[in-house]
Amino acid sequence: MWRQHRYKMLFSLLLLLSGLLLAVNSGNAKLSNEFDWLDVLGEGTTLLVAIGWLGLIISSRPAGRVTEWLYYGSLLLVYSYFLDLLDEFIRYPEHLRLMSWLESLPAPVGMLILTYGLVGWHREQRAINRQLRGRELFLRDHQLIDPLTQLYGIEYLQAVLQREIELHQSQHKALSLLVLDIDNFAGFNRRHGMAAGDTYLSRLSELLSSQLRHSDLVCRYAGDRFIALLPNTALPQAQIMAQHLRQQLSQLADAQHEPVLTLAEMAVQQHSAQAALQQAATVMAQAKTAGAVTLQPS
Ligand SMILES: Nc1nc2c(ncn2[C@@H]2O[C@H](COP(=O)(O)OP(=O)(O)OP(=O)(O)O)[C@@H](O)[C@H]2O)c(=O)[nH]1
Repeated sequence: MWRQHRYKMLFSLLLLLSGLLLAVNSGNAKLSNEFDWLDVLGEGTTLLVAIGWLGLIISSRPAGRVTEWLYYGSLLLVYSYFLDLLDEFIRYPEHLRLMSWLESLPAPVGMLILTYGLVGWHREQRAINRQLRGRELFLRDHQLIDPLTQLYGIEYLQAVLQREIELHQSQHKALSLLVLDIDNFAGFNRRHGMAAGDTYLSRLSELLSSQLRHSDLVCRYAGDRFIALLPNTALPQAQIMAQHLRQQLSQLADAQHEPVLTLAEMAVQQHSAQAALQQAATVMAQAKTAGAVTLQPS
């Protein structure tokens, strides 16, 4: 954090040094019995606090416009307070107005700049809080996670899909979905038992999660249907990913080649999550009817 602000710190040091040289060259040192120690204590403390602000800004803020306002506003205060402290030790000639201007003027200007920076910081913080609240809401609601597969369910998918559609369309980026359905899972359950069905669902979910990219989101959309959201992915790339997934998924079939899975892909061109999910259902129905993309175990 400090490294990215090093030029600011260098500039600050040079500014204070120039103030010191100007003060030393413009006036004469006071005698020690002329020092007002109460003033020195008050002005010295104010200066140290303002320097502390500079340190806090540098150590806690990323580089950026708001940080610049905060930093240079505080720096002007530091400059004013520094010269104010120096005149406790240095006496300037009566006719020299420059030093008293330099003591007085930077402080109010610095206050204005600092206030502007604080308003920017407040706005920034509100935007961050809004985002965090949204994320926390998802994470806090455990019902959004399916206990069997540990995947997010339909509600989460709908919310994320809506957000991604808006984001991708505003940035003119491609978004695709993979839709996967187990054929006649009811029959599989009847023949092998519900427990075997549960085990199959868990293994299938693990495989899906491990085969997709970190940026993709796999959700359990319904009992035996899964949908993967593929951000920044155009249809040809989604087709390649689906093909790869088909090969991996064929490992899950048993000796009787059960169960059969249907995997289809689609580009999201709809403007709402609801419309996209309806289209996903249509795509899946067509895939099942056509049987062309039905995954047969190898
Ligand atoms: N073992 C197990 N089965 C489940 C679970 N959730 C849903 N199912 C079963 O999945 C089946 C889904 O039935 P359908 O929607 O008719 O789907 P299907 O039998 O695969 O038929 P098609 O999709 O039309 O090929 C039902 O029999 C449910 O009991 C679960 O968590 N565990």
